[in-house]
Amino acid sequence: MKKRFQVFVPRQEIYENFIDKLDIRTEIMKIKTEDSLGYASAEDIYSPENLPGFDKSTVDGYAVYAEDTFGSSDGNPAFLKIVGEVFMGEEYIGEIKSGECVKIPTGGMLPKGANAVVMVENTKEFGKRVEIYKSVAPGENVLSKDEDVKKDSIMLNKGESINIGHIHNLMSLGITSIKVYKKPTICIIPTGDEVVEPTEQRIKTQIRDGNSYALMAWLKSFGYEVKRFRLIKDDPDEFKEGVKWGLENGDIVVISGGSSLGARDYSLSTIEHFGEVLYNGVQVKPGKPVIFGKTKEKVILGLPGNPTSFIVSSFLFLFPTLKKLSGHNLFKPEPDFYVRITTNVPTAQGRERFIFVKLEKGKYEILAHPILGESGIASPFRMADGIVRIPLGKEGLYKDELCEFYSWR
Ligand SMILES: Nc1nc2c(c(=O)[nH]1)N[C@H]1C(S)=C(S)[C@@H](COP(=O)(O)OP(=O)(O)OC[C@H]3O[C@@H](n4cnc5c(N)ncnc54)[C@H](O)[C@@H]3O)O[C@H]1N2
Ligand code: MOO
Repeated sequence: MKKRFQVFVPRQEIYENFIDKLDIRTEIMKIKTEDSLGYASAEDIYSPENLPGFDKSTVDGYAVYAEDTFGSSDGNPAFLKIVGEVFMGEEYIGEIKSGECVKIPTGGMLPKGANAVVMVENTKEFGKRVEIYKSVAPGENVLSKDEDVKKDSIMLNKGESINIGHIHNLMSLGITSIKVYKKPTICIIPTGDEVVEPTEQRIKTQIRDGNSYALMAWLKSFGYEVKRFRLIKDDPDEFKEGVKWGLENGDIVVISGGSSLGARDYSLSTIEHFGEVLYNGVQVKPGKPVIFGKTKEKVILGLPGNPTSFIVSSFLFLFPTLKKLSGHNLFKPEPDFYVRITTNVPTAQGRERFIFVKLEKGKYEILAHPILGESGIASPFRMADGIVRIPLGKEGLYKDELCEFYSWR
């Protein structure tokens, strides 16, 4: 077996000096705002107008001068003259004066002169007059004209991930198309002399390819386009053929397996053949032998073949790389919340450790039950809700300790 000198780097080093420094971005395209969920904006967008754009009643009732209602109660109602009615989508012609009011529906535009709305259930109508049983403060039950969005305020920053709130505001502002970065196309190359297609009969020493199919399904769930090369043998020419195809057909090439130090592990030499290897190995368990390479225009990742390592390194490194490539400012995985671990989990020092966990709702907090297992099995991924982190340099987790939880979903 060949021995190569390897420097294992902390995860942060990869984020700061590989992913964040990537100078490659997918192309910019203009799409319908309604289809933009999850994309990174390729432009800063400012509001061309105020929202809602007019002072708007938030209740059904009577638009009044608030001052006219002061001191009113069930036993001492205020009496106001009804001088008209506001209709939905229409502006009231005229201006109300002290002692007057106008009927108004929820969502109606406040008439000139009014500064509050009394809810209909706090009133009683007598022909052209109404008794007010409850006072309202100026501004009460009214949404001011720029309370939702102020004209010229920033709605969406370049590189910001578009959420449904953005879509709501932008559509309300009449901004129906938007420039975004295209989602990257991922080319996956499953490798291994012992790996066969799931449709095949296998002999004792063979395993079926779970990695590439699981990853494809996962990536597609985020709207990424994924292409899979055929299964290749541990053969340098086949590796070259696969990576060449990947570079021609996608934005990023992912090799499953062959990233370690075995004599038949060809990921490193193949990536070196086509481009530059920037990092080879991270201080992370599972997922130590990850190779980070790039050509002028494309990224190539060599991910370990062990199922758990493959999945965890996809989560920690592939997904962040995809986000960066497609213009997202925020790309690093962040913990969703803290959970309380339910057993001791010892770990060897020298590698940041991630443990699969199943969550349970405790009385006051979320409990995390570890699902332990070797990197060579996939079942923890099936059973888990996510992973918890044991920081680099920490010897493990003690039962009942709080730790960071990262969700898969
Ligand atoms: N001498 C050393 N040996 C190993 C080291 C090391 O540092 N020194 N690191 C170990 C670690 S950690 C890992 S993780 C593995 C990663 O190995 P490779 O990336 O080279 O992966 P393979 O050898 O190709 O496969 C490992 C394992 O995974 C199975 N596999 C491969 N492809 C698939 C697939 N598509 N679906 C399901 N399972 C797959 C394969 O059969 C192997 O059992 O290296 C350690 N060794
Ligand atoms: O890092 Mo390997 O991924 O421990 O099994």
